[in-house]
Amino acid sequence: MNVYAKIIVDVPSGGTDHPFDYHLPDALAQTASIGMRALVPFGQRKLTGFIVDIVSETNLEKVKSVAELLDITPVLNEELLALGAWMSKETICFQITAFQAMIPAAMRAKAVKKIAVVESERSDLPMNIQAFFGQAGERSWADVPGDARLLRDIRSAVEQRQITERYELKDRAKHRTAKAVTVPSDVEEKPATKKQHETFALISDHYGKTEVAIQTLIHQLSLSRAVINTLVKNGFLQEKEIVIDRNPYTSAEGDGSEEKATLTVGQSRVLAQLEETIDQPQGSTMLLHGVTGSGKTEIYLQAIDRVLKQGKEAIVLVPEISLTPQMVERFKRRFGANVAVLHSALSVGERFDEWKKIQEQRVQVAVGARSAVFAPFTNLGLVVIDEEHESTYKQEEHPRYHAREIAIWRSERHCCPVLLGSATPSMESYARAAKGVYHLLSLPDRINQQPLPAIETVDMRAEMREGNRSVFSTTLLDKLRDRTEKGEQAVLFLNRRGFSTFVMCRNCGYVGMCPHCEISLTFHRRDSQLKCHYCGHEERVYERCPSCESTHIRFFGTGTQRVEEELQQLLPEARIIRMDNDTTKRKGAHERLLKQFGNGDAEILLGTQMIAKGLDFPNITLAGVLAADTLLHLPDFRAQERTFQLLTQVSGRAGRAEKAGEVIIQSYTPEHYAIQHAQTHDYLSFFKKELGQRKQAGYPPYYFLTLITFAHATYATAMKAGTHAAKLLRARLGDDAVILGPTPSPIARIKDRYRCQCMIKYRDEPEITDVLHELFSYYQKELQQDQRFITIDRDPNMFM
Ligand SMILES: Nc1ncnc2c1ncn2[C@@H]1O[C@H](COP(=O)(O)OP(=O)(O)OP(=O)(O)O)[C@@H](O)[C@H]1O
Ligand SMILES: [Zn+2]
Ligand SMILES: [Zn+2]
Repeated sequence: MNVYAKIIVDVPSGGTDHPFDYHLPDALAQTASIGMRALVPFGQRKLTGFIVDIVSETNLEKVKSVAELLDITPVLNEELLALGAWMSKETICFQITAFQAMIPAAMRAKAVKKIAVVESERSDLPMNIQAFFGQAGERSWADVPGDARLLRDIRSAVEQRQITERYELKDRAKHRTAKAVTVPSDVEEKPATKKQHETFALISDHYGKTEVAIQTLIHQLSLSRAVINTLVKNGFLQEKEIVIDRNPYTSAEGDGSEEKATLTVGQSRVLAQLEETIDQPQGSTMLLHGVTGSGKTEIYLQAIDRVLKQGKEAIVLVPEISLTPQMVERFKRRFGANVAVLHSALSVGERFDEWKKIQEQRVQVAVGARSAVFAPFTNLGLVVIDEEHESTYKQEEHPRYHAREIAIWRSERHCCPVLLGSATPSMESYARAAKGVYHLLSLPDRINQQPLPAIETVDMRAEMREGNRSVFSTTLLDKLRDRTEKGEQAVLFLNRRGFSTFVMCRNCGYVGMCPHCEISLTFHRRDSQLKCHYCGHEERVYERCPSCESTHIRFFGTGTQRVEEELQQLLPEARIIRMDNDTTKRKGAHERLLKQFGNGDAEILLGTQMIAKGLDFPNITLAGVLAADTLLHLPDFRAQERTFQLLTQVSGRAGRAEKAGEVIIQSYTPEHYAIQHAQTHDYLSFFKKELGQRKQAGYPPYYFLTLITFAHATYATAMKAGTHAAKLLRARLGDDAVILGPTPSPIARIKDRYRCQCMIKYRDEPEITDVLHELFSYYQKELQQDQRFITIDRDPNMFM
């Protein structure tokens, strides 16, 4: 009988976005499964593809054969395949792009797949597998001959964990090995001394014939290194090197022994509602609106505990920058080794190790950034999204998915709840909760009735009139001095975007611009270069103005570095830690700086967005925002919302323990409602006011938005496509839909390509997904070789 695989091939283009039929040779047919990757001939090349179906017939007369299977067990289960298809449809991307986004990067990188014998199982392996390995402990997957029986046996050995898979990458240095021991299978006599005998008995009782790291024995069983060495010398134990999971969060230890906290009345009430939902076999979404420091995390932990007791699994999403060891520790202390951590700061090999723990069901909890929403659990009981308002939950490249939407899709499939948590929910989520689409839960008070910090705004215009040209108001400086003297701590927030530095000629107004992109160049003090943030273009700093040749060239804006210098001059005795992209570039630097601050090595933590969230340090009694306006006036309809969120989050860092907190917000427009409502901790009033604005201007949550951008080397071609698209959309969509544009994009040129955009605003357009797909594939065909010609972004976060 013939067997065919339907395969989505890795060619992201319109003409190939459907399954192709391939013949499965006998040798492969027996092990091939839906959800595995295969290597297939395609044109003159061999490409990777995902098997989406296996059938016994094909309509084609001539089919090519699958060359190789790339996986031993499926990498995508049926749920994830279905999710990929849905994502492709909803976010307007190719299926292959959706599938690739769901698997660990190691599988996409140029990595060598290895399979290794689990030594304690070696003698139980079928003879053919033993013969293949010979004396070796590990061999390349590519060396396995195409023998049906062998392939099938290897697959079942992998499923029974007699064989493990791993990816060997170029970053070999990062592979951590450790000395381990096993009990050999041929031990007959007993060790000579009582001490040795006891040690030997303990090891074989606890670990049987499985290998165990010597460090683990020393720490967990309190054994002595000397006795282990003697046992090795006398042949009672065998010593070897093993590769251990290379997780940098190993410093984030926790053995799962921490007791639950006794909940406050408010927390108990919320947890009870949550548990009721968890116990119901039904998809649902809940929004937990809890002020900063109200103990949301403890609720997540206890809800997860409930889920685990039911034998189910949980995913916790946190924004990447809050995913610190401090955060991970909270989970490990409660759930110990039952937690996998997925974070983009891990090396690809490390991420694969963590992913594998989930896939092999060795853990029940996954904590991670955005893409952890694809964790291949099969019995999900809860998905938590912390800081749900964060814009990083939306991926800004294909596939342009929002983790919240993916979580909701999965919750329906698994009949379990999604819990969104935030002190400042997004307008969209709160509006849905207000309408009853989501279930609203709230925690209006801080733990132990701690008051929220008092917030004072300082009008920087007045400061200016009084002759203060510094970026620090007198009030803020006084308070900083006071904290430094008292040995208390302060965080100072500076918006990265508003403060990027550019060069300007004070004589003629010339501003250094990138010759390829329509944006100003940023000044980098360290190497005296001007750099473009979009394309990487670099120039040496000018000494004379390129336009008028005057020497009055000045650097404008204020980088964190300059603020640090100024502050150090004003407060020479203060110890300052600066956290921005520059100081946190190196791996582990972010954690190290936070740790130093936590240890009290500095009084002032000065930083960008990365300090605004999640910090829970008891000694912080002051939070300062240097210029609240820099975010407020960005050309983005969410600017007010983002400002309110940010001010609230920054304020939330102060006064979380016994000592009361204080906040200073410096602004040139302190009368703005986003600043006013943040000052009074009044989320609801902000929400209502902002909702009115959105309604009037026709923005979410009243209208849906879709942004279509065209980019081309000539302006006319980009505009022509935009005009055509707008015409097509006007013809196909209903009268309610508003189509704006085409207009040049706010950044009109990137990497020498002109950009223009059309914006669609709509409320109810059942046809729109189909129309967008039509447009997408039309322009794909037009410009096959240039994929970036058209980008379609549904519910966009960025409008540049
Ligand atoms: N029931 C409780 N009893 C005592 N302490 C608690 C309790 N629940 C939480 N805490 C402590 O209160 C502090 C604040 O809690 P948590 O960090 O969970 O707040 P949060 O709502 O997540 O805040 P944010 O949104 O600002 O991050 C933490 O130090 C936490 O350990
Ligand atoms: Zn550029
Ligand atoms: Zn000039």
